[in-house]
This record gives sequence, structure tokens and C-alpha cells, in this order.
Amino acid sequence: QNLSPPTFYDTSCPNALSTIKSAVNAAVAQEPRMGASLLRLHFHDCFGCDASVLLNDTATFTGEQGAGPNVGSIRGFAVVDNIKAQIEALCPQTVSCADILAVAARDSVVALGGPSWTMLLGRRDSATASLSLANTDIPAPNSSLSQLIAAFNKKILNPTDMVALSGAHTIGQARCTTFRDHIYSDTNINQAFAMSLKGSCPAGSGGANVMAPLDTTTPNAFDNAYYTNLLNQRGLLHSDQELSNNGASTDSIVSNFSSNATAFSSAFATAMVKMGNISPKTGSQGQIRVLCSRVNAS
Ligand code: HEM
Ligand SMILES: [Ca+2]
Repeated sequence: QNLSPPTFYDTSCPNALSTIKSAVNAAVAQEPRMGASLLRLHFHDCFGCDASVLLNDTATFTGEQGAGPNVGSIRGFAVVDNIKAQIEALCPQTVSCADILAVAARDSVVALGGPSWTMLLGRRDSATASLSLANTDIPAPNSSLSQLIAAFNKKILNPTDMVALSGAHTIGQARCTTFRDHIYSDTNINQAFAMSLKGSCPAGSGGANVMAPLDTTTPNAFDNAYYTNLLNQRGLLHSDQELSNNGASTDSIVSNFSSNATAFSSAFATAMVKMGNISPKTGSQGQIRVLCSRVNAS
């Protein structure tokens, strides 16, 4: 069953969307990086947009937060819990955590100066999680271009969608452990850029959690500087720089997005809508969780 129009909550919870927007704006005003973290949560949820990423591990339940791409890395749960609590007070068990994540991701991009788009709604929340799917389906930062294309293609996202969605790395931060190999071992990297990162991200195993901005130019602005960085061999992750690599099939998409901000904005919006529609639960599937961090008691 398909998702519903953006008016889905207009009768059942008329203030849902404005509540999410105010909370996201407040969180991003307090810490700009939170916009990046919320956007990434939606991505890691959506590779099935069913809020499974939000479920905590318990003695009897294994969630997805321990998956390789998530562990010690995804953040923003307190902001989501806060939004959910406000909405539950307005309209109990009506607005899903998956829809909250989808709308919060959009509002985060807008709060940092990026494009807006219209989201379909009516996603429902899962009663299960899949650690193994999170491990196999979310691409790793050492992925090659062909692996990236394949991982997105598996979700019916084409190479242009993949390059546009990677532009989310125009905001936010990454840990040394995710870019160490790139700055020490890769050749497709600007040497001065690599040198500047080596100071705080040493070879070996030290400094694993030291952070660097994914977009060295404008880390807190949702713009197209990410693509210009790639043209200058200043992508932070191996997977970023793979998109622009002297003869890569995606080179022309990167140069187009670098020179044409409008083309990037519209491709990003299109791809976010597609990503937000990946295998949602709808109708009577799943549930509307009371707390985003755990399934409802049966
Ligand atoms: C193309 C494949 C992708 C790979 C390999 C990848 C990998 C990564 C890695 C390794 C980090 C740093 C994590 C850490 O150090 O803890 C990161 C951060 C981030 N990713 Fe991606 N990512 C990809 C695609 C995406 C997509 C599609 C989005 C959203 C549409 C996204 C949004 C973000 C954001 C916003 C951050 C910063 C989060 C923060 O500062 O809290 N990424 N990504
Ligand atoms: Ca930027």
C-alpha cells in the first residue's frame, strides 16, 4: 500500500507538523550539527522507513543501534523522543515515529539553509528490527563507486540519486576511524588536505573518535560546497571521493552539482522523497509506537 498525501494528519493531529518544525528549529539553533544527525537517522532508518533504527536494545530485544554503521555514531535520539512526547500529549498514538523522522530530516535541511520538499505521510512503525539488514544494506565508508551504486540500486535509487544523497555530507561530522585509511592510504586526495587531517587523526589506532567536518568549507550550511570539495580532492571519506575520481562514471554529475546549486537542490529533494518511500509500513501494518525507543507492550 502506498503512502498518503501530506495532509494525512490534518484532521487527526493538525499541529503535528508545526510541532516537529519548532522542535527541530530549536535543536538546530542550539547545535547546528543536530540537523545533520537527524538527517542521517532518517537515512539509516530508510534503507524500510519504519523507525526500526530508533529501537533500543534490551535484555530480550536486539535493535539496530549495534550495527556497524550505527554503533557509537548515530545520534539525535533525545530530540526525537522530545518531539514524540510533545505530539503524544496532543494526539495519543496517532503520529508514527517513522513519519516524525522523515519530517524532522526535511526540517533539518531547511533549518540549515537547504531545499524543502513535500513528504508523503502515513508510515507506520515496525514491531521488529533487523540488525543484519542494517549491517548489509547501509554502505560503509570504504565502499568503492560500484559498491555504492549497487547499494543504492538495491533500494531503487539510481546513480544520480546516490550522488545527490551523498550531498548530505555538506553538513555534519565524521570520526577519524571512518576516514583514517583515506587520508593515509589513498592517492585520490589533496595532499595538503590529507596533511591537515593527519594532525588530529594519527596513523594506527589513536584518536579514533576525533571529529572532522564532512564538508571542510561550510560544515553547517546545506549548500553545494561538498561537490566543489570533491573536484578539489577534498572529500573526507573514501566513499565521498569515489564519486569524483578522474574517469569515474559519476564525475559529470559531481561537476554539474558543483556548478549548479539549483540542479543539486532539486535532485536532492527528488531523491529524499524517493528514499522516504522505501518499503514503508502502511494501513494496518506495524503499529504507532507510544515511545519511539521501544515497541508497544502487547
Ligand atoms: C553514500 C553512502 C554513504 C556512506 C558510505 C556514508 C557514511 C558516513 C559516515 C562514515 C559518516 C560518519 C559517521 C561517524 O563518524 O560516526 C557519515 C555521516 C553523515 N552522513 Fe553519511 N554516508 C552515506 C550516505 C549518506 C546519506 C544518503 C545521507 C543522508 C541523506 C547521509 C547523511 C550523513 C550525515 C548528515 C552525516 C553527519 C552526521 C552527524 O554529524 O551527526 N549519508 N556518513
Ligand atoms: Ca556545506
